[in-house]
Parts: sequence; structure tokens; C-alpha cells
Amino acid sequence: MPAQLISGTELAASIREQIARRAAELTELGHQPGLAVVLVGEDPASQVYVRNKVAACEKAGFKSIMHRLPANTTQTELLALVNTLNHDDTIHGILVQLPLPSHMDSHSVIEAIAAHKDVDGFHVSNAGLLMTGKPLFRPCTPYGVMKMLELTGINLRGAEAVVIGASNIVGKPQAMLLLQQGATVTLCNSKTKDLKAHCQRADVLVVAVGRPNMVTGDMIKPGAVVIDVGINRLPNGQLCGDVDFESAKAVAGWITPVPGGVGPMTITMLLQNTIEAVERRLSQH
Ligand SMILES: Nc1nc(=O)c2c([nH]1)NC[C@@H]1CN(c3ccc(C(=O)N[C@@H](CCC(=O)O)C(=O)O)cc3)C=[N+]21
Repeated sequence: MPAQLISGTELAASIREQIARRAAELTELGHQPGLAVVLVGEDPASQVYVRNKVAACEKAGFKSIMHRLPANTTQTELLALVNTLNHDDTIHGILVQLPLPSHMDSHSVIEAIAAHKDVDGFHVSNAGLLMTGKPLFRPCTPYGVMKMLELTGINLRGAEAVVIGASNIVGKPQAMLLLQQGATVTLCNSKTKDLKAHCQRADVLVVAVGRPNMVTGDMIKPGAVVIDVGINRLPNGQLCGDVDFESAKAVAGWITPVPGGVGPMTITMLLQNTIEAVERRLSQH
């Protein structure tokens, strides 16, 4: 029996409906959720992503403010904008689109964002809180993956989870979230020996590498849940994931498509984190 599809598009739509309802209530109370998105430079892919994020915000009834800065903006100017947004009470979440131009130090820009407005969950203090099991914001992509796993009904307690790719924005926080749900987690990286043997033991396989079709059906345990975080553009313009979908879907129990899988969930969890920022501020006043 071929794998069941986990549609990120559908799950995202249903979560965004709930978010829009909550946003309307919060607006009624005088606390319209506000997200500021900062884009530096003219990278075409980043422009598309940022436009999608702003559109999703507006559709959910958020206030969204887009700041487009030229590629030659200085780090000092960007830090000044972040500081202004930190002090703006109508803004609950701040997202600085990555990658930044090479003359900037992304790390210090991220650290300049107030941790309670860091809806990406990239600030060191949020990374630390996640590791202690008391997260303020969960990074959007791993958070979205957890929602997709919930949809499958899989019991994560005692499950073998294998994450391929150990980035700070996906692999590492993903491993933490899975661990906190009781999974036994293996975090693989580019030096891992016999990746296939690790994959074949996985009840849950999350692939976040950025290499087209690197996971094939023969590497998958029959019935496993396979989550493809990769978004790769092939020379012919087609989008594909890190998982070879055709061979994988014949073996897996559940699988996410690309596009229409994790990507739409990432944007949804950005909205969710912004709602959480508003709720947290309300409960503190
Ligand atoms: N500070 C920051 N936070 C981010 O969350 C962040 C970032 N920087 N920089 C870039 C990456 C990338 N990212 C995506 C989000 C949604 C889709 C998405 O919805 N993709 C569609 C396809 C879109 C297309 O056609 O290209 C899909 O998978 O169906 C993709 C990529 C967020 N990122």
C-alpha cells in the first residue's frame, strides 16, 4: 500500500483558520497581532518568501510591516531598525530574513532582536530555553513538523527518530522537540557513517539537508513517517525535496510532498508564534 500523503497545504489552511479567529478576538481586545519582516537586499528567492509571509499575515488579520532595505545598508543601520522594532508596542514579532548580505554578521543581528519578539526562535536565549524543555518560541520549521507528526497519530514515546542535517535552524531544534516527546533521537550529519543503516531503523525520518533525492526508498523502514524539509530548485526550474518521492512513497507509511509539505507549515508556525507572543504579553500585564 503506498504511503498516505501529509498535506502541508491542507493542515496549514486549517491551522491558519484558527489563527485568524484568535487574531480577530485579540484585535477586538485592542491587541492586533503585529509582525515586522525585514528584508535586506534583492535576493529573488528571499523576495518571494517574504512576500508569502506578508500575504499570510494579512490574510490572518495581522498587522504586518515590511521593511525593505537596500543591499548596501550598514550593519549599524540594520541594528538601529531592530532596536526601534524592539521598542514598538504594536509589534509582537520580528523576523529578519536570512541569509543577510555577506558584509553583515547575522549572529549579532539575531542577538539584537528582543528574545520575546524572536518569532523565528533563533536567538541564543531561545535556543537555550528550547534545550531546557521550556521553550519561549519553537523554531517554525521544526514546530510545523511536530504538527504534521501529530496529524499522523504516531506515538513518539519510545519511537526511533532519525534527523538528517544538524543545522541550528532545523536539525538541532528538531532533535530537541522529538526528544521532548519521548523519541529516541539520532542526529545525523555529513560525516555520519552508514547513513542508510541509521535511516532503516527510523520510525520517523526527518530530512533537512538541501540535497535533491538523497534519501531513496531502499533506505526507509516500511511504514515509517518520512518528513522532507528540503526545498531544492532543479536546473529545469522544478522544485524537489531531499527525498526521492517516487521510490519513498512505495515504502513509507506517511510522506510529505515538496512543494506543499513543510514549507506552508513553516509560514503557519510563524503566525502561531506571533499569536503566542501576543498572548504572553497579555498574561504579563
Ligand atoms: N529569518 C528567516 N526565517 C525563515 O523562516 C526563513 C528565512 N529566514 N530564510 C529563508 C527560509 C526559507 N523559508 C521558507 C518558508 C516557506 C516556504 C514555502 O512555503 N515553500 C513552498 C514553495 C514555494 C516556492 O514555490 O518556492 C512549498 O514548499 O510548498 C519555503 C521556504 C523560510 N525561511
